[in-house]
Amino acid sequence: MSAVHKAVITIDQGTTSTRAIVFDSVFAPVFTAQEEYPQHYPRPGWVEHDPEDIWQTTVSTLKQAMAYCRENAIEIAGIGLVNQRETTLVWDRETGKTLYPAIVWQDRRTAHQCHKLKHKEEWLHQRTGLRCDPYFSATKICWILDNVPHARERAEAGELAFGTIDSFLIWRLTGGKQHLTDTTNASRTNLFNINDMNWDNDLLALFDVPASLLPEVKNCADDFGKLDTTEFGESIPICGVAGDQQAALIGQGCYKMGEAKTTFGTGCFALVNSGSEPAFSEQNLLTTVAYTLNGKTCYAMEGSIFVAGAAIQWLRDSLGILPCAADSEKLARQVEEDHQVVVVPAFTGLGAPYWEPLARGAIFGLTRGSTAAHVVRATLESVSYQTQDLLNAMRCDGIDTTTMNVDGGMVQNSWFCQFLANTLDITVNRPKVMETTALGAAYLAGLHAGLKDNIEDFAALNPQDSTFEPEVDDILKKKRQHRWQAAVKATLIMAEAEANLECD
Ligand SMILES: Nc1ncnc2c1ncn2[C@@H]1O[C@H](COP(=O)(O)OP(=O)(O)O)[C@@H](O)[C@H]1O
Ligand SMILES: O=P(O)(O)OC[C@H](O)CO
Repeated sequence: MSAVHKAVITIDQGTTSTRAIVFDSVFAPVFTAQEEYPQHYPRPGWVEHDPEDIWQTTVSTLKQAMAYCRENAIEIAGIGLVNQRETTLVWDRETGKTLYPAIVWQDRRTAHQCHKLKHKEEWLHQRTGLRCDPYFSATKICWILDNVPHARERAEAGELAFGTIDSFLIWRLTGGKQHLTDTTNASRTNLFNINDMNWDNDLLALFDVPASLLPEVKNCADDFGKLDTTEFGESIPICGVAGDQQAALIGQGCYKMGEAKTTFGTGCFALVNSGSEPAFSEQNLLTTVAYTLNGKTCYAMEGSIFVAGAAIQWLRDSLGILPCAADSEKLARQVEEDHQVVVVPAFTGLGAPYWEPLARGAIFGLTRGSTAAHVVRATLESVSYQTQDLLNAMRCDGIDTTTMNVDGGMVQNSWFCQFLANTLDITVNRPKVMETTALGAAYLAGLHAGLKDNIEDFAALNPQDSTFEPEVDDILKKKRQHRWQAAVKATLIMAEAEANLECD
C-alpha cells in the first residue's frame, strides 16, 4: 500500500478572485483552483461584492482541492484561510443571510463621516495603529447599521453578526457554529486596541458599533472550528487564519525585525516586521498586527496603496485597451523611455502617505501622438512611483531597505519588476512560490497541525527565484520623479476643489 501524504489546503479569498491551493508536506503548491468573480461599482467611489459570489467561489474551489487530495491519497492535515482585509459584512445570526453586499476595502462612501472625526486621528492612531479613513471596517459597519432598515435595533438586540471576510467564511464553512476572527484581521477594523489586543469600548462608542456584533479574536495558528460535514462531507480543522498582506509577510519568511515584503495584487501593500512592540510612524504609515502565535504578537509597519493591479484591470475591462493583464508587458516595452505621460490611478482616493479619500484618477502629458501603449506603460509606472513614495516615508521613519521582496499577481510582469528596481534604486527579489499569501496561511495551518514546531522553521522554504538589479539613469530618474510629484500635487488640488464644492 502506498504511503499517505499529508498536505494543507489554503483558501485565498482575494479582491478579484478566490483560490484554493493544495500545499504538499514540504509546502510546495501542487494543485490550484481559481475563480474570478464580479466587482460592483453602484456609485462613484463605491465598491461592493456579492457575498454569495464570495461563498460560492470558496465552496467550488475548496471542493476541487479536496477532490484532488482524495484522488491522490493525500490526507488534509488542516485548512488555512487568508482574505482581502477590512471588507465588511453584517449577517443574521439565525439565518446566516447577509443584510447588505460586502462593502469592499476600496469603498469611499464614508469619507465625510471620517472627515468629521479627523480631530480624533492621533488618539485613534495610538490605539489602533490606523487612521480615520473609509478604508477600515468601523465606518462601513456604521453605514450598514444606519442605512439598512431596522439594522441598528436588530444589532442592539444581538440578532446580527459583523465580520471581515475571514469571519464570514469561518461562519459559513463551519455551518454557522463559529463566530471568530484572528488578530491580524481584527487589527484592520479601527475597533481593536493593538496595545492590549482587545476590542476597545471607547472605539466602539466613537464609531457607534454595538459590541454584540463582534467575533471572538484568536491567534493566527489556532482552532477555528471544523468544516461542516453536510456541505463538505469531511470534518477538517480550519487552523490558520490571517489577513492576506500579513500572510504574505509570513510566506516571504519575514520573521525578524526589519525584514520586509511588498505585495502587488489589486492594491499594493509594503509591510516591514517591527518586532514585539508596536512602533508608530511619523510619516502616515500604519501600524498593524503581523501575527500572533501562542499569545505573542509581532507587529508590522505598513504602507498601503489602494490601486495597483486594479489599474491594469481597468485598462482591460473599462478602457478595453488590453486583451489581458499579461499583454501589459509587451506594450510597455514598445514605449520610448523618456515619454511624458503620467497616470495617477487614484480611482478610490489616495492611500499612504497622502490619505486623501476624495482624490480621483488622472492622466497627464497626453499629446496627439499618445497611444494606448503609453497609457498602459504609464499605468504600470505609476505603481512603481507610489511604491517609491512608501519607501521614502519608511526611510524618514528610520527604516532603510536595501532590497525588496515582492509577490502578488503583478510581479509576473518582468518588465514591471525591472522598472521597479530602477525606480527604487534597490534590488528586487521575486520568490520561487509567488503565491506567498496562500503559502503564509499554509504555514500557519501547518504549524497548528504539528507539521512544524516553530514559525522560524519555515524561513528557508521559499527561496528567491529571480533578482532584478537597478539600472539607473540618474537624469531620467529625476525627470520621472519630478513629473510624478507634480501629477500627485495636481490631483490633490482637484480633491480640495471637490471638497469645497461639496461644502458649498
Ligand atoms: N502580467 C501582469 N502584469 C501586470 N499586472 C498583472 C499581470 N498579471 C496579473 N496582474 C494583475 O494582478 C492582479 C491580480 O493579482 P492577485 O495577487 O491575484 O490579486 P488579488 O489577491 O488582489 O485578487 C490583477 O489586478 C491583475 O490586473
Ligand atoms: O486583494 P488584495 O490581495 O489586493 O489585498 C487587499 C488588502 O487586504 C486590502 O487591505
